[in-house]
Amino acid sequence: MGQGEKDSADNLVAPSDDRNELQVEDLRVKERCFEQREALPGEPRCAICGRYGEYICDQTDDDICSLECKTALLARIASETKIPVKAPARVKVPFADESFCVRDNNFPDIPSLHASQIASLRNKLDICVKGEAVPDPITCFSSCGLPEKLVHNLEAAGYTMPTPVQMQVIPASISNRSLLVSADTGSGKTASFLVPIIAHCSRRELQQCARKHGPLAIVLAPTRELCLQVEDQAKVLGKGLPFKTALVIGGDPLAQQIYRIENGVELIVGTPGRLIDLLMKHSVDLTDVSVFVLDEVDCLLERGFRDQAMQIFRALSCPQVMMFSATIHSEIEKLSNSLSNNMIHISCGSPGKPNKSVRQVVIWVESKQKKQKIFEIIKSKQHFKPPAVVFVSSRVGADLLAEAVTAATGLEVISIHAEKTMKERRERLRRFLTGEVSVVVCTGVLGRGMDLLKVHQVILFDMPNSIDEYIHQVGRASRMGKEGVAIAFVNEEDRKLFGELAQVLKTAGAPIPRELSNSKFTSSISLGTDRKRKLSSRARS
Ligand SMILES: Nc1ncnc2c1ncn2[C@@H]1O[C@H](COP(=O)(O)OP(=O)(O)OP(=O)(O)O)[C@@H](O)[C@H]1O
Repeated sequence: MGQGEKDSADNLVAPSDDRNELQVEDLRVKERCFEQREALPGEPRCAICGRYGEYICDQTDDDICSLECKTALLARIASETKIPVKAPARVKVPFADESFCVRDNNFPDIPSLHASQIASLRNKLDICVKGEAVPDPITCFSSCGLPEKLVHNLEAAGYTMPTPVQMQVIPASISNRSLLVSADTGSGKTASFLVPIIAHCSRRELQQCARKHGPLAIVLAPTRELCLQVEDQAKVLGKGLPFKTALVIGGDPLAQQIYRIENGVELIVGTPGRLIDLLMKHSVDLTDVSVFVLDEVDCLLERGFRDQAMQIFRALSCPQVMMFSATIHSEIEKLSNSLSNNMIHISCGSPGKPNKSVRQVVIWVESKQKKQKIFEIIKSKQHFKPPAVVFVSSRVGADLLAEAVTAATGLEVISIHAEKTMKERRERLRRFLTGEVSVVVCTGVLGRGMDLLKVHQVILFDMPNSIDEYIHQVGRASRMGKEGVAIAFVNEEDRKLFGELAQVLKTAGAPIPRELSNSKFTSSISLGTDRKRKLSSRARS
């Protein structure tokens, strides 16, 4: 549940022009816990009593139901002893037959790595960097002066050590450098920008700015679901720190989003359209925004989103810009260079290709046979590996297919797409993520960035419009190197992708259907040179 939906329990006043968006009974803050109703399934629960967590505690960002429980929560926190964070031991990096210590700012006596060791480390971890004076990678989260509480939150979230993209991005970001980062799907890019943002925001609080401040960072993402997820992760990692967030997405009441921002937040996570809308209707002080993140940058800088993203960028004064995606072309590279001088380019793993941990199974299926084929897969004990995500190309197609699969298999199957209300989208996603429903049929709204942890199978019922979207949709079947499978139905209608698809399958060593390899649309293109997707002239250093 995003924070933008709820109100601070301290002082609830809706801006007068948007007052009609709030129910009258919502305007009175519940003082006692018994005045609050029970939480319905899927609703936030009070951290103290478990009733409906209608508000957010300003100090802790926990869900709470009333002033009474807020007081109890703060009292509980005050009485808790500080959790000691283990001092990081000297980190030994196992290299074939060598190991060495890595510089740690907390332990300046530890010598920093020699340049050749850094190069060797990057080489081992498949990290490529391009740019001037690129900061060295870290190998543990406590190596670059992060707040203790943040390190503790990372440990509590099970992040025992940084992933390669985090190793390189976190120190570069902490040095205030602008970054263009391409890394495999499911490799931990989100935390790589959230960790430095949270550290940065906590530092401001330490400097004790007396004046009421505006946000310090903005993260843009192309879909509402992705924004929800990023904001949720920000809350988990920033828990207990002076770090508040606002979720600015369409489909939620604008008045509450404005109210939340006016009361002071450090981070805004939003979709470009709604954020522009909010900025046009309401004056928000953006002077303090010093970090601007474009998650899924290639999508955000495509026509459609580009003008809005650039409009927001121009409203900021020279922020540090951080851009991320698993698919970055030379065109995006060029465009990104215009957003900042002295940019660092970072590439980790094999971006621009489907995740290696996902087995790609491309099947030639004529359009009329597709439904029958998916029924067979879902009915098959051998081939169906729930929970599964089915991607289709249209909203109406999503609804119809969900109904048809339910009728044919008896399984409850739900659909998610942009025509549903935000309430429905949230509720359906929750039901899928909690395992209540094992199959979701969706359009591209879940195709990029979504961390569908338990999902190891995706079915591309309709091929997407581009090979990049194919890479992202296939990527939903694996997180952090876990094995998954992506089944894609292909036929003549997808001919514009044949060349690139055949190349991608060939590179992965996946079988190529005979109809695809024999097609005239395949041979002319796939026999050409390798796709130029990685950062051009990448240099290992
Ligand atoms: N250091 C870490 N240790 C353990 N788990 C991690 C770590 N960093 C991230 N994760 C987990 O890995 C999963 C994938 O992370 P994330 O969603 O950030 O990937 P991503 O690179 O943004 O992928 P995509 O390109 O698909 O959006 C998440 O479940 C996240 O919680």
